[in-house]
Parts: sequence; structure tokens; C-alpha cells
Amino acid sequence: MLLISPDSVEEALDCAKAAEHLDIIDVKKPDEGSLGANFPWVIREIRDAIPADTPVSATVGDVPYKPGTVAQAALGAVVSGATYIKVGLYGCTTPDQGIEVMRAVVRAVKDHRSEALVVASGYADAHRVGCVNPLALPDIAARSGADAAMLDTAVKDGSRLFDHVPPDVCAEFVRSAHARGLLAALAGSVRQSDLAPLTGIGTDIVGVRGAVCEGGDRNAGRIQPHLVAAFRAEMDRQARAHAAGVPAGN
Ligand SMILES: O=C[C@H](O)COP(=O)(O)O
Repeated sequence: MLLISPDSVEEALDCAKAAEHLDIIDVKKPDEGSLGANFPWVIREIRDAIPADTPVSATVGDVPYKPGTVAQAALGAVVSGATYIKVGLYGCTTPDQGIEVMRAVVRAVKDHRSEALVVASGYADAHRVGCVNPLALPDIAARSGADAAMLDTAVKDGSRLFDHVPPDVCAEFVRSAHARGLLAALAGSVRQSDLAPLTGIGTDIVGVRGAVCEGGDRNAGRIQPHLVAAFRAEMDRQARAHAAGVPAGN
């Protein structure tokens, strides 16, 4: 699945123009961090503005180790219409802290809407910001009752997912998530050229912003429907090649 992260209603409407090429619209506020949370009314407006069959995801933030605070924020996201709730465990330094936060989130979200999916996200570059080991995420997600384990990058300075967690280690992440019955989501300045390995290792959800923004610039650039379509075409090409057992090249 392709998850695209707009930062506003206007960008979400541009995503909607490419709705046939994406699977999930992920509302975030990049100027508040890698998984920065947007306002509840923005989530609501985006939910109302895009096709009903396109799921809305919302990031709850690069969160602190404060289970009550984060659970309440997660409830805000699901009440506002998101059905994928993504939490970046930025302030958690141990798996136990991550589990405590995620258990609270899962309860808050599922008590309100049992079919909503909860995504526990870690950071491939955790060593740069001092948070929990990214490879602990599948276990944290499974033990807290979440539905998906994800990796993104915390520092958006041009470094990318595979700079910090190489493809063979991402493959281990995906295997570990699948062994626990979870979806595996990967992001972090992912480009089209990363799609061959991401497809090969069985990633369920690829999350993107910069690669589908004008000039590849996730901050100054705006999401372009034609770049979403091109990214999706490459994803599909890689999926076909993988299914046929032939390398598609880049
Ligand atoms: O959830 C996905 C992120 O928005 C990825 O953003 P990025 O591709 O600019 O790193």
C-alpha cells in the first residue's frame, strides 16, 4: 500500500486528484516534527474532503513518554475521523516504555472505534536522537495490541531509511512484524529507487512525502498528483516483476 502524507487540506485535495494511485492519506504537520500532529479540525476537513473509500491516517506526533497524554491525543485523532493512528515513540528509550505508551493508545483508540488500526512507529535513525531501538518495534507493537510496526526517520536532513537501517535489516524488521501478525510499514525519505528492495522484502505499507513533492522537497515543495502517479506506477512495476521472479531494475 502507498501512504502519502499531506500537511493541509489543500495538499490533501491534490492527493485526492491522485486517489486512484494511493491507498492511505496520512495527515501530518511536518513543521512540528517527523510525525508532527496536525489539528483535529484539519483531520476532520480532510476526512470530509477526500473520497469516502480512501482511509485517513493521522500522526499523533513524535510523542513523549507520557502514556496518558498520548492516549488522549490518539483519541482526538480517531474522533476526528482517522482510522490509522500513527504514534512516533520519540520520547521512549526502552521497549517497556514503548509498550506502556502503545497499550494506552490502543485502548483509547479501540474503545472508541474497534476497527481503527494503530501503528507503532520507531525511527531508523534512533541513534541520532536517543530513542528506542527501531528493531524493537515489532515486539512493542505486538505486545501492546497494535496493528502495525513502522519505521520512519526522525531527522529529515536528507539522510534516508537505508542509510540507517540497510535493506537486509529492514527485511528482518518486516519478517519480525509478519511473524507477529502485524503489518510492516517503512518510510524515511524513500525514493523510487528504493522500491525494488522495499518490494523484495515484502513491505506492506510504503510511506512517502518528499518523493512526491515538487523538487523532492518535503518542506518547501507541494505534493504533485503526477508525482504520486509516477511513484505508484513504479511500485506496481516492481510488484509485477517481483511476482514474476524477475528483477525490474531501477
Ligand atoms: O509517513 C511517511 C512520511 O511522511 C515520510 O516522509 P518523507 O518521505 O518526506 O521522509
